[in-house]
Amino acid sequence: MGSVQRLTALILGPPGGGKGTISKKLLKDFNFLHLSTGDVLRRHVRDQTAVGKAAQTYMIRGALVPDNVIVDLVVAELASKGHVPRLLLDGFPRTIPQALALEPHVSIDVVIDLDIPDQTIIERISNRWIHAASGRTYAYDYNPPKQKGVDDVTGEPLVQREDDKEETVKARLEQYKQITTPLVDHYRYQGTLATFSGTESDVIYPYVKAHLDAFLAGRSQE
Ligand SMILES: Nc1nc2c(ncn2[C@@H]2O[C@H](COP(=O)(O)OP(=O)(O)O)[C@@H](O)[C@H]2O)c(=O)[nH]1
Ligand SMILES: Nc1ncnc2c1ncn2[C@@H]1O[C@H](COP(=O)(O)OP(=O)(O)O)[C@@H](O)[C@H]1O
Repeated sequence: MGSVQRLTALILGPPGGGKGTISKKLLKDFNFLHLSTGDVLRRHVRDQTAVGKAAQTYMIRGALVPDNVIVDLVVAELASKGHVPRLLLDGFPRTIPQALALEPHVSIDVVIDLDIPDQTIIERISNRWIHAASGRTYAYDYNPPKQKGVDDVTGEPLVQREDDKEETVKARLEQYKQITTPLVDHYRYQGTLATFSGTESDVIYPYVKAHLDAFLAGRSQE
């Protein structure tokens, strides 16, 4: 069996833009290890670790957790995973300092940028229900749970995220535009950015898949 072609991808997008939804499809097609900083942070908050206690004061306001905290967390997570030929970074880096701090550890091959209209974001977030322990997300108009109100796998109750309240979503959207948009420009200049615009994940996904397939095919010619 030939060795797996290495691929590190980063998925960026506004809150509720479909990062988790598209990541879930990418995991199946490309056998990625999925590292979602939102999920890792929510685990720390649930376990009330020192990092969780520090992070929750920012998360509840829709503010970003300080760069140094999140960088240490990701570097530790990556160290604990050892060699990862297929890595999908979801929601990190999301600031320029984070991207610069990551560079010595991981070089990103492809940046997937989801360009989703604000109105779509607001509608989706109000419909988002999650199974907190696993991070699985549901929406009654898009991917409803098999049984109303409970997680498909565990049967545990679904909840809405504390930071999915409308006023907090607006703060997160503002944060995204002010702080992550410069990072999108940084990757555009680097030539690794691929932007996908739209309002439906199922329409966007085939283009994301085709882009990654083309990248891998191009690399195998090298
Ligand atoms: N109606 C609709 N909902 C979607 C679509 N894609 C994702 N969602 C839902 O919108 C919410 C946000 O998606 P999610 O993947 O969690 O976004 P993230 O915050 O960027 O990870 C979730 O409840 C998803 O189930 C879509 O194409 N249409
Ligand atoms: N890379 C990061 N840098 C700083 N804070 C982060 C980062 N990733 C996640 N967070 C914190 O966790 C919260 C939830 O993140 P996430 O689940 O990715 O939600 P969203 O996609 O809606 O921004 C963010 O609002 C922020 O407070």
